This record gives sequence, structure tokens and C-alpha cells, in this order.
Amino acid sequence: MLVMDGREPARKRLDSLKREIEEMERLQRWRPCLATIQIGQDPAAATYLRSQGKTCERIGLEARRFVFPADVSIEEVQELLLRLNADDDVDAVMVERPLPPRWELSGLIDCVDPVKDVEGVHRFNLGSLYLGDRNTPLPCTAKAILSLLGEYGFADLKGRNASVLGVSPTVGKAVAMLFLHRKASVTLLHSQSAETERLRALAQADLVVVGIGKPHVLSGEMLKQGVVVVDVGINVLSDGRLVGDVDWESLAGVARAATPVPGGIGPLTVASLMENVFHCARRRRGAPFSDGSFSS
Ligand SMILES: Nc1nc(=O)c2c([nH]1)NC[C@@H]1CN(c3ccc(C(=O)N[C@@H](CCC(=O)O)C(=O)O)cc3)C=[N+]21
Repeated sequence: MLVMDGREPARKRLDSLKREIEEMERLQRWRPCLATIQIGQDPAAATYLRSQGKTCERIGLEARRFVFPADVSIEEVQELLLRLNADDDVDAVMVERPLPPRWELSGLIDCVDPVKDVEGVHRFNLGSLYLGDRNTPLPCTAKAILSLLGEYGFADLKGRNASVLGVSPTVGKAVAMLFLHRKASVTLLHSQSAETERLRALAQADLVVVGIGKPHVLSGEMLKQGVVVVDVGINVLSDGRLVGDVDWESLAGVARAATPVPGGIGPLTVASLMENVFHCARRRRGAPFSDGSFSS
């Protein structure tokens, strides 16, 4: 089985981005700035924030982090978002999931200037994703998935069956839309999907993406011989170990290729975020809207 490593491709993309940022700073005396908002504590979010912090430092992006307690009022966070819109030094804004129970991401992202919506989750940008517009910031995990599939020669999805387990707006729904634009047949599966339907769809899939957040929800015996498996689960076990959603050992002899956790999609998600920050910054500085900069 081919192990689709994401660290090396991420490193390459970040090295070239670092040079572009240095060039921008030299010519324009201006450094892109990402503002991140975190509400409460969550191990997967903490992992992401740690990677973001390290990477921003390495490539010369400015990072501002805002942390709220879990019981903050939504109005308080909305106020901050409006302040960040008005702050000319801030190029890009993201709100970490998970949100407190019953909050909708859209309730916050509606406040974000679509030009600063670095994950492409404002309804304006999601509309562009739906339409297949190549000049829109793509949700970073979805962009990471396509770029890793491309690295390993699996980007030609025409006529393939893809099953996507998990329907979050930034992962499941986004990647389903991107696959659809590449002419795959896509089945979206979620917690209310009937068990028989889920097993049927998984058994027929040429490509499976799983991002639910539960270790071992996907295993080899559910899958077709030669399947390509993309694991975007980030689970921190009680001993601190990081694992994905896939029972890795069970893939042997079944999958043709799979992404490991850690070291698979995660590093490329961070690289995609950094690229999106840079493109938001360039666009705010008058780069043309139709320069294709956000395409995967
Ligand atoms: N609005 C929003 N967008 C997200 O994309 C989002 C989010 N909220 N909330 C949390 C989850 C989780 N997530 C990760 C991305 C990369 C790594 C990552 O870099 N992982 C490294 C491991 C790093 C380490 O070991 O510390 C790897 O998989 O190799 C982890 C977690 C994005 N998420």
C-alpha cells in the first residue's frame, strides 16, 4: 500500500510561499496577517493552532490569536469580527471549530468581510465553490485533499465513485463539491445514514474520504479492493497520541493508497491555509480578482 505522505509536499509549498512573502515584504513593506479566533478548548483545534503558530513563524506571516472562554456570548465574538474587518492590518480571519453547542458557523462568518474569509466559508464564497469558480478561497482541508491526491497521481476522478463520510461545511460538503466538479459520482454519508446504505456506498467506492472525528470508524473489511483512502480525522487519545478515523492496520491488502495521521492531510491543510492568507493579502493589495490564485 502506498502511504501518501503530506509532510514533504507541504514543506515544498511552504518554502515557495516563504519566498513569495519575503518578496512582498521587500517590495511593499507589508506582511500578511492572519487573525484566528478560538472559543473554548478542544484537542483537535489545539493541534491545528499549534501547527499554525509554528508555520506562521517559519514563513514570516503575522499571527494574531484571540481566545474566548466557552461561555462567551455570540455578540461578543461578532463584535470582535467587525473590529477585525475594520482593521486594515488584518488580511485574513478564521474561526476555529468546534463552536459552542447550537452556535452556527454562519452566524459568525456572516460578520466577516468575504475578502478576509480565509477558509472560504462565508455564504458568498461558498456560493462560488458551489458554482465551481476557481477564484475563490477553498476550504483548506478540501484543498489539501485534492492537492495530495494530485501529488500521488489520483486527481483524475472522472467517472469514479467517491464516498465521503462526514458532512461538515469545510470538509465533507466542500470536498464533495470539488469531486463533483471533477466529474466523480459522490455519495455523502452522515450519522443518520442507514447502516446498509453506508456499507453499500463504502463497498463500491474507488475513493473514500472520512472526517468524523472517531478513531477506527473506517476499516479495511468495509472497502473495495484497490480503494484510495483519505483520512482527515484528528483524534487526540488520552495518552496524547494523535490518530485518524481509519483503522490503519486493517487497510493492508485492501487499499491501494492511504493518507496517514499524523503526516497526511494535516500538514497540507496548514499549508493551504497559509496560501489562502497570502492570496487574501495580495487581493486586498489590488491583485486582480480573476488571477486563479485560489485554485487547487
Ligand atoms: N474552522 C476550522 N477549520 C479547520 O480546518 C479546523 C478547525 N476549524 N478546527 C480543528 C480542525 C482540526 N484541524 C487540523 C488541521 C491540521 C492539523 C495538523 O497540522 N496535523 C498534523 C499534526 C501536528 C502535530 O502532531 O502536532 C498532522 O496531521 O500531521 C491538525 C488539525 C483543522 N481543523
